[in-house]
Amino acid sequence: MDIPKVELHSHLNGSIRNSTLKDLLTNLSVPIPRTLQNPELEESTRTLSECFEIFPLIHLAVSTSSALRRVVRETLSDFESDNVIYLELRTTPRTLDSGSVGKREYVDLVLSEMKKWVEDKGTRLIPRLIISIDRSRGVEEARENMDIAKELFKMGHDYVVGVDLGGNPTKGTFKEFKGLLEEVRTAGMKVTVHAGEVDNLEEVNDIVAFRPDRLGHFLCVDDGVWEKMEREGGDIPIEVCPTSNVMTLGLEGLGQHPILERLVKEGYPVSINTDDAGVFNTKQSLELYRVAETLGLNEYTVSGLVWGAVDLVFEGNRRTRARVARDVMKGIKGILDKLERQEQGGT
Ligand SMILES: CNc1ncnc2c1ncn2[C@@H]1O[C@H](COP(=O)(O)O)[C@@H](O)[C@H]1O
Repeated sequence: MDIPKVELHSHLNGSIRNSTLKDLLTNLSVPIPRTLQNPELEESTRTLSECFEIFPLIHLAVSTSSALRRVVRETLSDFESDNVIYLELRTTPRTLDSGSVGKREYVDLVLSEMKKWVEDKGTRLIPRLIISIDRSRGVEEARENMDIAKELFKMGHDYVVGVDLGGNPTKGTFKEFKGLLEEVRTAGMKVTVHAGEVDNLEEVNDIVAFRPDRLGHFLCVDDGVWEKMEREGGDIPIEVCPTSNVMTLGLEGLGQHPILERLVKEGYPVSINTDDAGVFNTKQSLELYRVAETLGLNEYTVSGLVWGAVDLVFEGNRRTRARVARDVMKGIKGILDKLERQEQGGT
């Protein structure tokens, strides 16, 4: 799908190129694990627990300012090459350079590298930042992250658009972080929450009751959850990450995805995303292609999916939103023109 696209669920460090990860680990003299050596294994083995074994390794590799800068630049370039024109990257602040770079500096570094990349490239890609909480790291760390987010947001930083609750879903509870998320929401920030990655209906119901602006994944849900959502305010947009979902749920293919077909057929507000483009060896156009192939969608319907996601961006600036909508619309018009020409040629 070469039309201009928006990407709304993408973890910065999870987007690291495999080649860069190997390179950084080699420089640190850290042995390269088997799953990173064989490209076939790279694609086939990423269960949820394996993912959460890979992230510490990525964090070890990306433990210096220069490595982080490199990952930011390469990630933006990769999305740009895939014709993504609006990208909400998310990341969890952490310390770098053996502790001499603090969490706030980590975020500043990401932001300044994004800005510099945009200025150097003169690109039409609009990158934005969502600041994450890693639920496995406790409330104190989460508070630090949310304080950074609020401070940047209050300063009017144009790149910082929202916050996220993510991390290993088998660790921690949503309830622990609810108060903090309430606070950032009151401060005016948008909130997205990973929900239902593992079977925990009680937690999914708590998250739905909180009514975040968007939900990530939303896989292990039952009819009661949908009914509750309907009763208590209606659809909450869902960030679907097809390949990631197939792998972490251990499905045989996307045809087994628990909610994808229903969401697309019902015209539910969804966005299709990569999650961790490096870890899952993917890109957005591939994700859209896989969705189209599985559900038998034509280019016209897939364009509709891309168009629908434009509505779900966290960007607060009206003009920027209009620019994204215009660029996506132009791309869709190109597809419609092409389909029309094909039809005319065929008659
Ligand atoms: C597979 N689905 C997922 N579910 C939940 N959290 C995930 C995730 N994929 C990534 N992360 C979160 O993002 C971090 C890596 O990027 P950053 O260091 O923040 O840039 C992981 O450590 C995890 O906390």
